[in-house]
Amino acid sequence: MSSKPAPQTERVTRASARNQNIAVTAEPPLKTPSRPTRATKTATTERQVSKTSQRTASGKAREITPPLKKNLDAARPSKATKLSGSKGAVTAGIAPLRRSEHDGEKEVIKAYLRIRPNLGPEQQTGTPYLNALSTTTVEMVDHNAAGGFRYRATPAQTQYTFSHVFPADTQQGEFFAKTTLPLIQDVLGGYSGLLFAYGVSNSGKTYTIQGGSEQGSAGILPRTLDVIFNSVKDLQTERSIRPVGLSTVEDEDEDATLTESPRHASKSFGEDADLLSSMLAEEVHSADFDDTALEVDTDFEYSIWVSFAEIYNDKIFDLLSDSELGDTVQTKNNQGLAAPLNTGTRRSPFSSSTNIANLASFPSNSDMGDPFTLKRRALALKGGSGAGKYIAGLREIRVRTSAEARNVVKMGHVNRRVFGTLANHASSRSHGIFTIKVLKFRKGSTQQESVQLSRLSIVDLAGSERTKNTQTTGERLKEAGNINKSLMVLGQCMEVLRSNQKKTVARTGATGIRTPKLALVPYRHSKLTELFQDYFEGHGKVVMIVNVNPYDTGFDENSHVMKFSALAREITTTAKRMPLHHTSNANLNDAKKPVQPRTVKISVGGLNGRKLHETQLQIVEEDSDKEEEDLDDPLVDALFEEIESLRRRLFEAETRAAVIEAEVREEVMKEIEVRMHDMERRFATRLLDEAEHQERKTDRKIDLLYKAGQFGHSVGTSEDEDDEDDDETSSQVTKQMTEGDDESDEETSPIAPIVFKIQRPSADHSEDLGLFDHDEQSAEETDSQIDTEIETDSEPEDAATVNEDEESLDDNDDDDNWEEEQDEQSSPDSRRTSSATVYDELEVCTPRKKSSNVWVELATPRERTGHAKTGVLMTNHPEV
Ligand SMILES: Nc1ncnc2c1ncn2[C@@H]1O[C@H](COP(=O)(O)OP(=O)(O)OP(=O)(O)O)[C@@H](O)[C@H]1O
Repeated sequence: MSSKPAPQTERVTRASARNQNIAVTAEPPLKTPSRPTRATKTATTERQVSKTSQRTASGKAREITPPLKKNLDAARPSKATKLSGSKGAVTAGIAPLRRSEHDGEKEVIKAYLRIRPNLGPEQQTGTPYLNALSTTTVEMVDHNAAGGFRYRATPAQTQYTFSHVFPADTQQGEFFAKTTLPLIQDVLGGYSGLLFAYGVSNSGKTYTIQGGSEQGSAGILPRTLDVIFNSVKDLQTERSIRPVGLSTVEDEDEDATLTESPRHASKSFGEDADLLSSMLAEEVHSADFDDTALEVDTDFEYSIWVSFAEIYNDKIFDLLSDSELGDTVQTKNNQGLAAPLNTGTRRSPFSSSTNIANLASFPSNSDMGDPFTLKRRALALKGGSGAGKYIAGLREIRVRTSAEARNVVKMGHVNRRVFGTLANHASSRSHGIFTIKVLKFRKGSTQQESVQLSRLSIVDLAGSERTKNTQTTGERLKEAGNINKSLMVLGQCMEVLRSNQKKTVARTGATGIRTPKLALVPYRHSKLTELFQDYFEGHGKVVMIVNVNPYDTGFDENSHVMKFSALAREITTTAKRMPLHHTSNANLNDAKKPVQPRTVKISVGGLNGRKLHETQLQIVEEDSDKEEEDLDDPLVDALFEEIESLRRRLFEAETRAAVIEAEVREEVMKEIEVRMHDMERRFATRLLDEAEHQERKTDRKIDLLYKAGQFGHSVGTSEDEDDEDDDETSSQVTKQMTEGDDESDEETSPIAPIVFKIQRPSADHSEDLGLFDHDEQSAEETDSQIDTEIETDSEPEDAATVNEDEESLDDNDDDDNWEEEQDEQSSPDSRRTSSATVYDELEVCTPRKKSSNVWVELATPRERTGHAKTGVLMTNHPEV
């Protein structure tokens, strides 16, 4: 809620007016209600829109608000608003940025999600696991999670919020206008920017950055070049000053080792233009040119420089450089060993624009078996700790038209593909970094201080994948490890940055003066982060594009991507213009270490009846030059190398361990799942058995009791009483039970229990009772009759377990005690030594509820002295 609505409105008006120049209308800010209304209760979307509008109002971000279609149409200037062609006659575009509007302002990293469509040829079936809930929120649902019992790091259903979510049917132009146009405007205004596409393989990163081959499918990069040249078209300078490093310029004639001069660059294109265009045969449709033009400061002249690098296996390579081809004709020396005749190098036919094109005209050496050597030198990063780092020796080419710039892009791509093939990796296993530098010279001024240098890096990151899903052996493991390492380090850097920023905010809020102790951001752990350090440290704006294919690739992999983007959105960057210095160059150090060459065979042609041309090459990827600050001290060099190698080994070990852990976890989980199901089944069976067992046992006891009642003597009887008395007692019991049944509603009926006393006579009288057999064995059999019979019914393999369980289940079952006591008491010894009469008493109670069952309580003499009575549920026995 704003306490100062008036200024805000004013700023919005200004921003809107500025945007109207390119007819991109910014929505007016939502009115801030004084107290929560129904509007504030609506979904995140609306709050996001509100925030967006406010950010637009403050000038921090010129996000184009929906409806996108309308804005896209509006963003394309009509013919009438195009550049007129005369200097200073720029009529269309966003007003130039002013220092006061941007300098030092903090802004969160923008994270845009782009959902890939389900494509025809590789049509995936099944439900997508990603649903857009609003223009800023998506939900990920793992449809395979239901019913499964497996370990997962991410909940099966999670929501993620982005700066904007682009659905699958988003067109390239629309996407570009929303995500990249503001960044280009900043670059032309003197600020630097970084845009990178992040996502798993096949999610559409390259399509987003480069585009496809169909009409209108040009991606961000070619469109960016179009827009820049549309904007500075007639304001290009003829000055021969070129950029060096991050923030310096120099006269072109000072030293030509660091960058190529414009003449050189354009010459190389001129020579091979035909070959190049035939090789890069893809036609650029006119519809693919983006004719958007932004307004630029006409007090300045501009020059545009481009470079293209790739980071592969944590080494940086120039995709536009000349590679060195060593003479390779070799002969056998007198020891029979191959020795080079000529170790010199000559200009490579594989260099720059001609490298691939000349391959077919190069002499075939496949018969000789001696490969050419193609040296590809990795480049080093240089620069001070504060100002960020740059790639030393990277070829920067001045381009004057969009078409020329597009050709450079294509050349870089071809090189990337070819080197990818030579290095036996797919081009998507490397990070492609295209950088556009804009030099601005104040008109009429000769002072270097009047020059501004800004840059925009557009990065197509390698696909982030779990090592588990790749071939994890040898070089592949290393490659996958390096890809994931650099992305992991990027995540770590963001994590530390976020926590540092939180600390700073918290501490400043608390005391206002003390500087908190901040953690070291591990930029140096990978080349990728080292290179982009300055963007994150406040020298530029960062836009992150998250690509996702909701049909294939794993749920977990994409969860990582989503979490990463959530992290990015919590980090703020600061837009600042870099101070500019004029400098003279330091020569590159040529220190190299020997590298094992790799031999490959390249086949060219063979189509349409043409002869297949084969050439053998030895690829030498030389190590990078040492960093400037380390050159003087070989010990430092050695230590850094050691650290690097240890770090790599550690990472490899960690990756392996992670893979193994993941596999073990999965195996264990599967095993547990199987066991759980098995246990569940066994327990269910056992419970059933137990119930049956108890039922049978009860029946047996009742039978026994019944027999005891029939053949023994009831209360008050003695062995002298006649059968008539027995019958009478039995009929009494029956009668009382029946009465009890009838009076079932009277739960508290004070009916005295009927007590049976089963007289267990001494050995002398046992015969008379007929309860015990004559011999000792028979007596034992009688006592254990129940258990014996029951156990006979048990399943043999489960008998032990069942008995164990029986013990636990019957812990409080005094029946067993009762039986044991019976055993003891009826054992031959006890019967022989004891002449006393032993009684077991039976109390038969009337039922408490109306039921066909009778509750029979058994009480042994011991129980009568205080033990709980044992109950037996007895179904109405016809004879009781
Ligand atoms: N928005 C889209 N519209 C149409 N086709 C698309 C879109 N996004 C991606 N594709 C297609 O999907 C396929 C995979 O896309 P792409 O090569 O850009 O993925 P990637 O993320 O760059 O993969 P990798 O990391 O392996 O290079 C390509 O054929 C591409 O043309």
